[in-house]
Amino acid sequence: MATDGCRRTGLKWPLYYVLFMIILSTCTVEAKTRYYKWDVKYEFKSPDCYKKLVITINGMFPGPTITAEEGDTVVVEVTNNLVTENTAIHWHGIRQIGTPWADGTEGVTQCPIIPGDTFVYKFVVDRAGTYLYHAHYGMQREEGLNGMIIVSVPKGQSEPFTYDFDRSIMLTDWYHKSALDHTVGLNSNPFVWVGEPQSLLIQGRGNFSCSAVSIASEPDVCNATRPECSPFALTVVPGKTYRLRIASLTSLSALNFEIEGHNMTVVEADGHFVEPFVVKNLFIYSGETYSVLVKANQDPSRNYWATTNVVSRKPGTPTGQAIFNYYPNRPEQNPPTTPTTGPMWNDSEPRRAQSLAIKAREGFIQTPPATSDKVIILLNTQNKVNGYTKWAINNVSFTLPTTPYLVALKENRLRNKLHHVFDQTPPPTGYDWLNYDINVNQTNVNATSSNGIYRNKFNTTIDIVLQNANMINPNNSETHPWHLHGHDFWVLGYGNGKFDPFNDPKKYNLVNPIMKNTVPLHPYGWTAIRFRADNPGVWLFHCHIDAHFAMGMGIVFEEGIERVGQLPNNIMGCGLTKRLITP
Ligand SMILES: O=C1O[C@H]([C@@H](O)CO)C(O)=C1O
Repeated sequence: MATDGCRRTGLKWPLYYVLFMIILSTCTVEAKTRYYKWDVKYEFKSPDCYKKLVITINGMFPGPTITAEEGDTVVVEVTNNLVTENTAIHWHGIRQIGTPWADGTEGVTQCPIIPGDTFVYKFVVDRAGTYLYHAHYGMQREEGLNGMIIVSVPKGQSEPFTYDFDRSIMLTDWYHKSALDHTVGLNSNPFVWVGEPQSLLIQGRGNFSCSAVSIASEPDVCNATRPECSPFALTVVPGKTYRLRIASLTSLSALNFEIEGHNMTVVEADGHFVEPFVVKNLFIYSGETYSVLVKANQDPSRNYWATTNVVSRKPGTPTGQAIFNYYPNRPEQNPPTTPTTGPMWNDSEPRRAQSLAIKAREGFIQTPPATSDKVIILLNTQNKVNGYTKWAINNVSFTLPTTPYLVALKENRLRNKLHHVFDQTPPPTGYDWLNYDINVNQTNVNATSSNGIYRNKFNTTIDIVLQNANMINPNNSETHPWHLHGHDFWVLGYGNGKFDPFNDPKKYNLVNPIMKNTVPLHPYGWTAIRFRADNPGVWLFHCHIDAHFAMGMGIVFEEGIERVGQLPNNIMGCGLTKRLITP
């Protein structure tokens, strides 16, 4: 029979076979596995001159950069040495196709990694670009567990722009109080808000003014002469072009980033090529990454300031400063000018304009489906639940279950007890559109809380419209960066005011929308996105402001759970109990 089959296909069979073997051999030769072994612990550090506990990875803050090539497998063996705290690490922007259990989202895709335990994350980085990693356990991210993932294009392929050097800058905001202190405040009645951060860090370095603290009792607590808090210097060779990968993992702040006297050409956003455009100020929200090209084409006899400033909230934080150092000037030589202070914090127009300017690059456009199967409108409001201050989506404030959704939905023994694990009522897909006035504080501030989820039919197309509104207090609406796990989405449009479901979709950009994983929702505005529910798993979609997610600003999607492969035991418990869990 076998020879029959051969005879029927004749000569074609060996030809296909040879081609297949060639493809197979190129794949297996090219794709590598990159191993990392991480010791995650607290250490006393002074990133902005003020001494406090910081989470480090192998002693580093920010953590080590993961570098890989498209198609590689990344294996990270994380040992939690935080002593009294759980952890979990999310690989932000990596879609985890086929490995939804490696998304690192505590309560959604895994149980937390308890102190002393080791957890192995293994996933494929399937698309070149600039990505991030960070803690996804409560508000732990603000303690410093963060870093970058840089995935290069496969050998032999080129990018649609050229540069001489590739450099990275991580932007974060920094608090002197702990995440635990913040969490307790947010969960108290009366509510204690986290307030504005004490400093902005550029590549882990800030400049808090020590004279602002009373240090009489502990003279060592703030010391401006520590080399650890001298400004980060990016050394450039005159005449050369730099690709700067700029990332933000702030816990609260929307930022402007600027290099004095230099224009930046935006070429990449969240791992997708952008139709190039030039900016003096780059606005960047928590969870976003950009690549910009900068040419060192100014007077080389001096250095320049690279600065970051808070926008969208009334700043209470000094300018973050780094030095754009022209070789061979000394990197610590301050520029002769005063650091730039950025655009007006409350002028949202240039920020909206940047959002609208970001389009997919010609030649790299992934056309979205022309229509969607489902539209979900998400009204973002600040509310009260039993007297506690929360954020709610369509009047439902999100809470995490103690059993991860992925395990609850997949494991047979839990499936018939699902009602004990999470609320089986799906959250609302809209709000009282006719009557709700987004411009004033709501008449009834009360909301409910739930851990219910949206279950999407596999392979359908989903539209999400994020709708912003006034907060509890009058005359205020904030910017919220929304991040989707497990997917990239098309950004179809932004608008001011209340989204009109009858007319606004006619204005969607279906020609060259950028694909992203994090998108801003501007004050009193709306943002429309579209994605394909084609990645089996359970995926969080949430505001990337730490405090806002902790206050309930998020939702969860499930799709294709029946197609998820067998779950690894390591997401299901602690220590050796994981071995007792067999399917
Ligand atoms: O969630 C928030 O709460 C405060 C404020 O609205 C109440 O203090 C604030 O600025 C937020 O972003």
